Amino acid sequence: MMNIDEPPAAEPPAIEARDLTVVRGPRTVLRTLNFTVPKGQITGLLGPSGCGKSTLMRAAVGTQAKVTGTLKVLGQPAGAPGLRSRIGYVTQAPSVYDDLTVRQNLDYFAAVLDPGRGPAAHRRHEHVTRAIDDVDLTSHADALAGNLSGGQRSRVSLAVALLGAPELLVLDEPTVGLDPVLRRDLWNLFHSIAADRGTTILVSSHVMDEAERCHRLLLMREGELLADDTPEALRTRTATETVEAAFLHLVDKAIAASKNASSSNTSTGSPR
Ligand SMILES: Nc1ncnc2c1ncn2[C@@H]1O[C@H](COP(=O)(O)OP(=O)(O)OP(=O)(O)O)[C@@H](O)[C@H]1O
Repeated sequence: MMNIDEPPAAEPPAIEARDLTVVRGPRTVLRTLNFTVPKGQITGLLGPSGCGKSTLMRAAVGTQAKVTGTLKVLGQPAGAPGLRSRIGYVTQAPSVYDDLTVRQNLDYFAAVLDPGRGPAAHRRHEHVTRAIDDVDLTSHADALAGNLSGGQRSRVSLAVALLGAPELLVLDEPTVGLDPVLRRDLWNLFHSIAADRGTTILVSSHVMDEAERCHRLLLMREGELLADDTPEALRTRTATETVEAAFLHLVDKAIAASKNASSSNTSTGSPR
């Protein structure tokens, strides 16, 4: 179990959701969520596969349709054009060009973000070199992306997201499929990015032991929020030893509450 000192959260939140609801196809996949994501901290979005983590992230970065309620990101409505350069988003599918090297991939995206010759080219070179170093791929900078392992390709995507020095990083299951050493190294990187650059990180996972590495947690199940708290407060509140046990406790409580609600509806059912 890990205890992480929580930095002060006096500033307005990086993300603020009020009654956030999202409909996808015939289903309501997020139901009236209310939560905040504090600035400069790592907030973990955890819950089982299909509970709505990616949908919530897509809503935050402005790529999700049929979003209702209020969703403010860095003080603006989610999806506002002014937010584009302030958010880095890494999806589950690494978005890199296989026929380019790691450095060429980064050069390409850097040129889109910061076009021009002279000083811009110099700046780009520095940013690209730093981003490759951040994700520990310097020794593979000249390797074709198509020849990299899955974990290395994910790290190229992360490097792309780091290029513009975003204020908010949204990472959709960045450690899935990685070995324990790489997972630990990535989490150390997330912590140094948050601590040294003041970047806010919203990171999803369905691996509960990763919850212990976050400053705050949003625990989700079936499109609803079970908890919005620190790992320590969650463990204390549920009298459990781990976040996984706390999560299971909250799931059981939610199931019991919905059973009670449906049995009292049946017993007080409206007359026919
Ligand atoms: N294009 C779509 N049309 C209709 N429903 C969708 C679509 N994409 C996802 N869903 C549904 O929305 C719900 C939430 O999906 P989402 O991808 O947000 O979950 P998740 O928690 O990120 O899952 P995972 O951990 O497996 O990535 C799921 O029930 C899924 O079936």
